[in-house]
Amino acid sequence: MKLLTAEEVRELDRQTIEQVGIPGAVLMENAGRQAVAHLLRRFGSLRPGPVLVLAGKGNNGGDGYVIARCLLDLGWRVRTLVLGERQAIGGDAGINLEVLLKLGGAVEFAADAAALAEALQRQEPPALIVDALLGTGLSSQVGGLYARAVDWINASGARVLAVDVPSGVDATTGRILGKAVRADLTVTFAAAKVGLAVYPAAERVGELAVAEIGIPAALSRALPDRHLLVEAGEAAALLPARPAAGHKGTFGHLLVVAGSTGKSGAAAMTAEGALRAGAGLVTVGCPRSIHPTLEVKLTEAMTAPLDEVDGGLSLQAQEQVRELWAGKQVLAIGPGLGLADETRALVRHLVRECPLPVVLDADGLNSLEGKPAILNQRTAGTAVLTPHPGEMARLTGLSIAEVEADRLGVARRFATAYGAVLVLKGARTVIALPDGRLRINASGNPGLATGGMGDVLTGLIAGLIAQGSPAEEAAVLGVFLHGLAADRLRKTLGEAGMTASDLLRELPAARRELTQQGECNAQG
Ligand SMILES: NC(=O)C1=CN([C@@H]2O[C@H](COP(=O)(O)OP(=O)(O)OC[C@H]3O[C@@H](n4cnc5c(N)ncnc54)[C@H](O)[C@@H]3O)[C@@H](O)[C@H]2O)[C@H](O)CC1
Ligand SMILES: [K+]
Repeated sequence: MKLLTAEEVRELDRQTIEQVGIPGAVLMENAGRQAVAHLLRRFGSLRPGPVLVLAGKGNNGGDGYVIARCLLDLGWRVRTLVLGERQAIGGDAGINLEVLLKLGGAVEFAADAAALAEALQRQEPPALIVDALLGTGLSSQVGGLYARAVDWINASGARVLAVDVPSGVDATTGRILGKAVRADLTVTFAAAKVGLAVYPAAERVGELAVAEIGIPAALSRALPDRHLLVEAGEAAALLPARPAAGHKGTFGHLLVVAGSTGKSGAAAMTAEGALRAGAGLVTVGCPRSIHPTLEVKLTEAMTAPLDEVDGGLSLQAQEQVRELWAGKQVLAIGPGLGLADETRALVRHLVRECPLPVVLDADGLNSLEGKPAILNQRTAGTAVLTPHPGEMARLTGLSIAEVEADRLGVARRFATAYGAVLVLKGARTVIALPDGRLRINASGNPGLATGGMGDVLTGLIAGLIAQGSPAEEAAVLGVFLHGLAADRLRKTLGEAGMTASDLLRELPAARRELTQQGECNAQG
């Protein structure tokens, strides 16, 4: 699903009104009527109300007046409370306010705290609140009257329909500007907003309905797909082909360089993740001291002992790795490698020199701490990095709080600066592409927050590249499949106690489900 920023939506609005000539009042009428259609679908059992429409002073409020009028026509009991003076409401919103008044709509105006408190206190407790306070015009911290209204809505116990955006949510970044409405249903217009797809806003949205309001499809299509929400449809389109005559060589051979004393499991789960992704062959290069252990842990994957110091790989291993990567399609490096200085120096050397696509994770990422520019020295093959917020903080020198406060911007800036695919893990994992486009993953759940899940993802992404998927597509598809497997497991195991080994076993079925989804989509 294409996602738009507040700015892109405003531009669509402007083009539609000024270039195409569809009046804004028509868009507002369509928006209000579409919102009512979803209101009746979702809250029809609350008929005839009472409904309270809380309207701000802009066009979000304008949608609210159209909603109030439509509900009146349908026999609902609806009152409207405007946060501002009547004469302050102009434009298309003003037109609809006057129409609502002419039709006898119950409208009150509260322009200061005392008037608002008195008006709210006097209200018959509404069964349903329509939040038409603020939409894509939000431009500062929510305070004053609006803050009181948001608090009152959230404490009311009523069901809440948010018009376009839950008030207080930044439609572009997903940040909450001070405070925000918690909605049961958000009816958003023209396109889903980027900010509604990411946290913390995503937990304020409730059910999200995207309503078409008359923006010409040609204008929407003309917008670049800078932001995409990856759901089953988008992911299924990325599945690599599985030719019937395929053999092990068809599905690629990848090299995993991972593991250290006490962390052989990371190497094993990465290798198994690649096999479960459908890779043909997997070879694991690991420190000599854990090689016998991995020989026991791994059956299908081949293993190769590498030179080490203190239980971690040594610089001497670089020649051995070079020999091993000959004839491979991709290198996955980092899981459980440990942080010995020599190991970190080795990783930096291999990342700089490896002519294959590289998937870099965990301790491998930490080897680039303060030195991400090594990625610019690579001469072939795309690098895919899969940091969690802590690893991203070390990679960028930002704090974890700074990373989490601007996940989209931090991921995009890194990907474009270093020409890499940057997978910033977390709730709604962000995949930033080297050209600056962002993909936001819709699958997954907190069951993934347990050791080893990252190793599986690294193997999964590398395994897809081994099968011929371009690195960008492998990252997007791998993240979605990883989350889909967790969503399937949630149904059988619940969220707590799901392990990476459970996920490994679930991956083939997740891929089959997605393949079937893709076949359905292809048949239309
Ligand atoms: N194509 C579409 O999607 C259409 C959307 N419509 C609706 O229009 C709003 C956007 O309307 P706009 O007038 O630009 O802004 P808002 O109504 O969201 O905000 C009103 C006004 O509030 C002021 N403001 C900003 N931040 C704050 C704050 N923190 N506290 C108080 N006041 C604030 C600022 O002056 C804003 O201008 C969109 O969301 C849709 O609901 C059209 O109806 C149809 C086409
Ligand atoms: K709103």
